[in-house]
Amino acid sequence: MTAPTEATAPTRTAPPSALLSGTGLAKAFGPTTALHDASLSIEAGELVAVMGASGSGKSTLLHCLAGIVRPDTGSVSYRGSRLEQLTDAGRSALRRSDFGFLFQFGQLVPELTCLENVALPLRLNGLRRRPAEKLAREWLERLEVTGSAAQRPAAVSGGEGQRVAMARALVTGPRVVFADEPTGALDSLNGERVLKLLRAAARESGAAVVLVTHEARVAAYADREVVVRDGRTVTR
Ligand SMILES: Nc1ncnc2c1ncn2[C@@H]1O[C@H](COP(=O)(O)OP(=O)(O)OP(=O)(O)O)[C@@H](O)[C@H]1O
Repeated sequence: MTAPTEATAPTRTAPPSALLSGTGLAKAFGPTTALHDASLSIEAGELVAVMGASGSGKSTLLHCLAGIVRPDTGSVSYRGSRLEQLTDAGRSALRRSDFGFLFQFGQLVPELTCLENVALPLRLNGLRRRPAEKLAREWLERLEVTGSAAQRPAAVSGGEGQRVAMARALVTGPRVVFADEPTGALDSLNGERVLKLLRAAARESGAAVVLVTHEARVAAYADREVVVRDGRTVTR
């Protein structure tokens, strides 16, 4: 196998077409520096895999790009706005309206049915119950998991739960989907299904997807890979 060619750090200026762009990001948690100098830009409709060993800083990079963690230095720009210049409330509102999140263990609300889980972000955005559940049901159908609608998360399989979580991440029509090891808890068949559906949904809606993974087979679904090593991004 040919060794990947590593370039030096990516450019510091975001390409004009970038939807979301983080440049020169650094973040320390107490004595631990999680990110030293990380940069990543993504365009609408693009699926970028963020690869790297455990502890290299992938999740921290994702959290900075999503406005969940405030970087110590560097800047994140989304559609022309600098996230660090928004108030906490402004960033929360942006996350609810424009971003979707998918995590390793789905993190569905256990007390709600799968349908209610998918409808939840719409309800939080002020949509009434009936139209929210109608839309939620359409997404469950699209992600081939309608049979779980009335069940609580504990009663469905890992693969089904993750497709429900994906429906919840996509139901608001986000412009950017942040997926952190979305297949890490699934067997390869279910993992593949989730990735194919995620890619198809992103393509159709023109959403950008930032996909954190340490698995090469997962990254194969991406348009492009960015590698994080010791808190620094390198391209290949
Ligand atoms: N909230 C936090 N408090 C303290 N240390 C943290 C915190 N978040 C991350 N770290 C540390 O920062 C470093 C990078 O963590 P991060 O989770 O970003 O890596 P990762 O590449 O996503 O790892 P993994 O693949 O294992 O999830 C690690 O040493 C981690 O222990």
